[in-house]
Amino acid sequence: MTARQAYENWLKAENLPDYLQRQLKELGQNPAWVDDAFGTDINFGTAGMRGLLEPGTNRINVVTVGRVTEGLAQLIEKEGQEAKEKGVVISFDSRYHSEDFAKLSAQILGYHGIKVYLFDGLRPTPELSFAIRHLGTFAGIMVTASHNAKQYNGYKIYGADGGQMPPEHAAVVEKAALEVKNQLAIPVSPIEELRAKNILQLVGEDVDEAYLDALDTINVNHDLIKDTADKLKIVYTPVHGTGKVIYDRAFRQGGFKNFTVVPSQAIIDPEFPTTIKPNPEYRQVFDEGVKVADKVGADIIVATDPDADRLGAAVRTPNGDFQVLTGNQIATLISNYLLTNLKNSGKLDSSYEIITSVVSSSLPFKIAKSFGIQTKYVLTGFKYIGEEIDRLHKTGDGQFLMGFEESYGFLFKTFNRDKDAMQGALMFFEVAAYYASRNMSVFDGLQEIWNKYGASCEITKAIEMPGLDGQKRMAKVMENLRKEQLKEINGHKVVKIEDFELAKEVTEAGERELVGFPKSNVLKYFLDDETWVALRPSGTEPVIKAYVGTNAETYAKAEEKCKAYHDAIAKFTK
Ligand SMILES: O=P(O)(O)OC[C@H]1O[C@H](O)[C@H](O)[C@@H](O)[C@@H]1O
Repeated sequence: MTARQAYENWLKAENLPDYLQRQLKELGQNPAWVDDAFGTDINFGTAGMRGLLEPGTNRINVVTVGRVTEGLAQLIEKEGQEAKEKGVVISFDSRYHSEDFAKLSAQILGYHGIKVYLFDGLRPTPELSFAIRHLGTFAGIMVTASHNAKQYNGYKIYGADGGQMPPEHAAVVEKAALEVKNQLAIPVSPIEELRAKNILQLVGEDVDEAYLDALDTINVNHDLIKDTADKLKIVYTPVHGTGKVIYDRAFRQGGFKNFTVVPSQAIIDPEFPTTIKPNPEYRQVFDEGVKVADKVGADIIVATDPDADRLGAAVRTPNGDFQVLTGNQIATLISNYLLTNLKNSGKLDSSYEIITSVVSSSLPFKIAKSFGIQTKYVLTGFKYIGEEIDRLHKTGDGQFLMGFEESYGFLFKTFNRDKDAMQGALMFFEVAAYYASRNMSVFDGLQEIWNKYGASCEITKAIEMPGLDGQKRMAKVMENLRKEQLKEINGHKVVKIEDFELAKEVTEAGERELVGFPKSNVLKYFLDDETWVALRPSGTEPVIKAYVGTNAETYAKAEEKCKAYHDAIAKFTK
């Protein structure tokens, strides 16, 4: 079927909501839009299905959400009665139509007689991950586009272990979704009927309490917190999203009572009106927080993205302004603290493992090594960290210490299996308390680590390439790089190339198979000055990401080098 034919079918569909019909007619005036929105089927990427909130098979709307849920329902039916009784727990964030999609999913599953636990209001992604094992469900659904701009929405599916579905399972759901007949008229049951039959059950406070109990196990040195937590003045922003539901009780019970919430960003709002993108990766997200921090005299600001899985932080520098930390720097501070604390309390054990992605900083790895701890590398996507946690649990091969990604994802305890900004915030506060107990700021702490291990600088650049054309451009960039087999970057010799798509590792000694990773379109270069460079198309946004990580004696030198490398690779992504 051509894009135009698919578009015409949608126009004829009788049960599309009015707003979608209106948008269809308006946007359909533009043939390029029709090609883009109907030229392909939206698929599962790094973190589920994510796309623009518009009509179209390549977009997020009642049809694409409906068919994936129907695909999931059919799979659960095939699993049998036990799976149907275990059912599915569903949560949603503060975005436009998130609640509608959550209810639609509940109605589709309910039609099949599958038990559904639906949150009574918006809840964080990590709480959904927690709820799966807490309620013993077969799967979980989170309606969110996480940190993307307000025009987006998305849909994540979780397995019974609480982790995001790994690609092989997601592919089965996707296939089932695409095979759904009559995607424009998927049967649903009315909510009231499902509730009356007790197929649909609302959950909320009961799960919150259990999740809060679990969060209460995050902090490791309670004496330290008792002695110094009062010295910490914290500013927190939920960036108009789900963090608002849980932060107050989570922080207080952890012993961190001296916090102020950013009022303008504590309003739940799908417009995310105080931000350009509600992503704590961007400094702009902290602008409101800085104003509040200056007013109350706080030294740290933490921000969670709309579904509260990402944690960002800004810390006061000696000259009085705020520096927004990178995800890598937050992980560096926390890993150093956790390992130091384990050592000081005589609990350090070589079976601990840190799990991170191949595009994250190598400094936590260096620190861990100095404590005799292993680091395991996985591909981008917290689901792979979840998978490794599951492996550790099943094999007993090691103990999980922490998981992190440069993209502001952190996890310390495995009661949930996706990154958790509340876990991250509680741990970050404890790190701040640790430095406060030594009369240091978090900023000082970072300098101390750099003085000991060498400074490292990592910069990720996201080069926008929207639309179907953008996807082709990204593919071309990667293809050209593969052809080039770069021997040198920024005047430095490439000593190794890891190609995760072709599963090979190339060095002067020749080619070897790259084992232990699923295939993925990522290229990573290792240079003779300990720099690494990686390129990959994002799986959540229409961008190609270029990552550089450098080391030097001082941060200024590492940063200078990092920028020079970015300049050198810019020509490949033009
Ligand atoms: O680089 P991307 O494919 O856009 O993914 C960036 C990040 O997106 C989401 O937040 C995922 O949950 C993360 O695991 C991932 O690291």
